[in-house]
Amino acid sequence: MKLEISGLTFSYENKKILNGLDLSIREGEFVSLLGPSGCGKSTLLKLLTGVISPEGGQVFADGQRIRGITEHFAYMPQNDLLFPWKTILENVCLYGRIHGGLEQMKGEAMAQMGAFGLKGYENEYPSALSGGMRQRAAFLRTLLCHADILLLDEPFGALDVITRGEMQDWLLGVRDRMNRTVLLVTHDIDEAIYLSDRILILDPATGKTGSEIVITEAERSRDWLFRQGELRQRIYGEIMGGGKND
Ligand SMILES: Nc1ncnc2c1ncn2[C@@H]1O[C@H](COP(=O)(O)OP(=O)(O)OP(=O)(O)O)[C@@H](O)[C@H]1O
Repeated sequence: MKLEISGLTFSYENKKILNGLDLSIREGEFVSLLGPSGCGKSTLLKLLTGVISPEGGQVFADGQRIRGITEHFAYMPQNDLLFPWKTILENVCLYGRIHGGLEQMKGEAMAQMGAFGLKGYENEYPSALSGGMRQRAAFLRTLLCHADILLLDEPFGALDVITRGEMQDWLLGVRDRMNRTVLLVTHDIDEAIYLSDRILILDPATGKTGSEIVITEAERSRDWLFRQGELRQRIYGEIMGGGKND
């Protein structure tokens, strides 16, 4: 599903956070949003999920204007938010339990357990799983709610650096199979380079997106990522410089 944002404006009290932000993401595209701390990245995701309302501007999903809370977005935060008293299968199928279709969702979940590295853990409780496994369970739960657009807010931010790298490798492996439009908020430049089709820098000075970096590499690997020093330096400079175009 294609996402278009036009002229989005939002303030907290008297502080303008977004000021006429325009953004367009193609169907199936993976876009990362980078920017200095406090520039409004999470605020943008909250506006899209409908948790808060914009002062101005419009959001379109496949050309259709949307407002408030809709079924188009699935949101995944940094914390896995699994219920400790529910098994992994019950946690993963939470939305089926709430919205109906539980039995069908259980079937889908069981079919995906292997790809998510959770086979054999369906009936375990979250406390028996590693941080990476819990985050993959949270990811599967997000995917099973069948929203077309995934909003990922630092989904691996709470993980140690090794597990985080493993999760990035895993996400890269399932990225194409997921076939979803993704907007990822991250502080991690390498994560953005490794996973994205396009990187956008949110500029706190303007409240809009500034620079845009397109990543065309099809065959990504850790070796390839480690060689991206120049690109890494450029993105860092643009974040620190407020994302201004040259
Ligand atoms: N509920 C709130 N009330 C008032 N100000 C807020 C509220 N939530 C966030 N802010 C402020 O709005 C600005 C943008 O916050 P936001 O969380 O969107 O930034 P961010 O880019 O996601 O930050 P980070 O990278 O540190 O997670 C910050 O200055 C923050 O202090």
